[in-house]
Amino acid sequence: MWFRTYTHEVAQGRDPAAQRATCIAIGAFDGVHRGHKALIADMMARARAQGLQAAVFTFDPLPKVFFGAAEPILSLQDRLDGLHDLGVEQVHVASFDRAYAARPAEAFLDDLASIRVAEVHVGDDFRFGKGRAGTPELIRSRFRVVEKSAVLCDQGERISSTRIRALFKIGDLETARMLLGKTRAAMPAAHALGAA
Ligand SMILES: Cc1cc2nc3c(=O)[nH]c(=O)nc-3n(C[C@H](O)[C@H](O)[C@H](O)COP(=O)(O)O)c2cc1C
Ligand SMILES: Nc1ncnc2c1ncn2[C@@H]1O[C@H](COP(=O)(O)OP(=O)(O)OP(=O)(O)O)[C@@H](O)[C@H]1O
Repeated sequence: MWFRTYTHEVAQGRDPAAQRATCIAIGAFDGVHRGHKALIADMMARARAQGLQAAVFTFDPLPKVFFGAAEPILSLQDRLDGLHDLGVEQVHVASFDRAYAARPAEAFLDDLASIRVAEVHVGDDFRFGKGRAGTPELIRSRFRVVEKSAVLCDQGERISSTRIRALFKIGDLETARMLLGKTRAAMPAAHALGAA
């Protein structure tokens, strides 16, 4: 099995036969920022309207952290708590390592089929699979896809974890918190001691 599943706070063994048809949002979701919250709110509304389970598929460690390109904003536990605070019923977490990163995009689509995914929600920049070859178009070959266009801040810039990490680094906590939106982690752990 390439991923584990959290239902509320408990990591549970899954019975695939008992798995309900699912509406799922996919991504790293570091910080669970305002862009993530909007994507997940749309996903949850669609899940409710269709009587589907509302779930998230994410990665630990974060792919960018695994590749040495970023420091995490939140621990996995804070990410899980943030997602559950939004009402997400189930979170699937893939252990992101060298072997996982080498899996082709099609194998990831097989994973989604194994958890009875009916509808996928991603941002329009979402990429996945070996060499980041998979696109929302490829997902559409097998699942219904809702592509979210970028959520922007009041100044018109795309909200991103990368931007928030940079704001913490320069000590602009006020703007960082504004882009995060209401969040349980007032001061994300990795930056709690301020910029080095
Ligand atoms: C099966 C699989 C393989 C991946 N392989 C790579 C990879 O080779 N290189 C890479 O930079 N990212 C890889 N990723 C990570 C994605 O590029 C991306 O970070 C992940 O899908 C989360 O999306 P997000 O960063 O938009 O949140 C892979 C993801 C999956 C699901
Ligand atoms: N501002 C945004 N508006 C709409 N969708 C978004 C936004 N930011 C991220 N998403 C989507 O949310 C999911 C998780 O995104 P991801 O974790 O890569 O966020 P990110 O802020 O782009 O991160 P990073 O800056 O580290 O690349 C993906 O499907 C992504 O396309």
